[in-house]
Amino acid sequence: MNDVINKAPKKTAVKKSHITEDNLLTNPLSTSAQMAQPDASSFNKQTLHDIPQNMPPAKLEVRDLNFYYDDFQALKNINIDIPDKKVTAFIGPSGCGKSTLLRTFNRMYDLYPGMRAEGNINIDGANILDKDVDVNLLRARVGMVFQKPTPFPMSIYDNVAFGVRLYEKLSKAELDNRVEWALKKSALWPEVKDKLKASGLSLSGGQQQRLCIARSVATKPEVLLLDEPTSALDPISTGAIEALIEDLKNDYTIAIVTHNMQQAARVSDYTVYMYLGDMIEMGETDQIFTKPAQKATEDYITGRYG
Ligand SMILES: Nc1ncnc2c1ncn2[C@@H]1O[C@H](COP(=O)(O)OP(=O)(O)OP(=O)(O)O)[C@@H](O)[C@H]1O
Repeated sequence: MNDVINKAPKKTAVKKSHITEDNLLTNPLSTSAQMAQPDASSFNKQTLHDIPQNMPPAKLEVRDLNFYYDDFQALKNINIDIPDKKVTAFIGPSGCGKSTLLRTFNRMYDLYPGMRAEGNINIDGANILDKDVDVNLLRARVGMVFQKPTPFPMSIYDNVAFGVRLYEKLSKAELDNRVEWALKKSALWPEVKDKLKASGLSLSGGQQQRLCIARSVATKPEVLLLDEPTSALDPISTGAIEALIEDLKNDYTIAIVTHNMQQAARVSDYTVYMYLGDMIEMGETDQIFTKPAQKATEDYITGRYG
């Protein structure tokens, strides 16, 4: 195991210093306190002007974003900034639009008829929703890792080389180097360096997920989208991925959807709370989990509904 994994899968290893067991509002065990979900219209939603002050520069700027599955509007006028080289977590009850929002960032929805996004998502100032954007190139710049590990049925090496071969013409030696680099970046190299020709499917679930992260980082994306990346994993693998996220944010802008609020508190710098397609509140993770501005956010993270 290398340093990244050894950095400790333990909860305390990556937890924010001023979120403690005492002041963290989250109490996922308090199901007895559950109550009916509130009507979204009663929330005092943040406006564009309420985007937290003193934010680092934005990598993605989401402006007046609406998203539709045929006639159903799943995202309603979303305005947020996703800070560069930070981790931003998206939380909220099932069906609130977290995954939908994440998938707009690399236009994953383009694969399906009947889905459409309106508004602007600017990456480095250019709107990725423009018709003439090369979507394949966009997906190389904005990599995505899904909930269930999805290695391709090919060798570990070929899994990592797959995207690189699509977008770049590298020599054999250069490609070897890139594969090694990506596997090291994903904290998987020590475990697989002697079996690069083995099938990606022969790895454990946690290793497969790190392989998928290696596949994403191999094309050197600028943004990494993680859609519930640990929900299918055991606690040790989850800890390894969380430590990895902490390490990766030095180089990448990371957006993560998670159902696990302790995980959001541990790994993210900023948290976005969503409800019924609306962005209710965004703030520094410490603030959202200890002193949210919205009652609705507090009710959610204390387990009163969800
Ligand atoms: N392919 C689809 N066709 C039609 N409606 C969809 C589709 N995918 C999602 N939706 C709807 O869009 C809304 C947002 O779904 P989304 O999956 O983004 O929510 P989520 O917050 O990620 O939920 P979960 O936490 O359960 O994954 C929901 O009402 C959902 O039913």
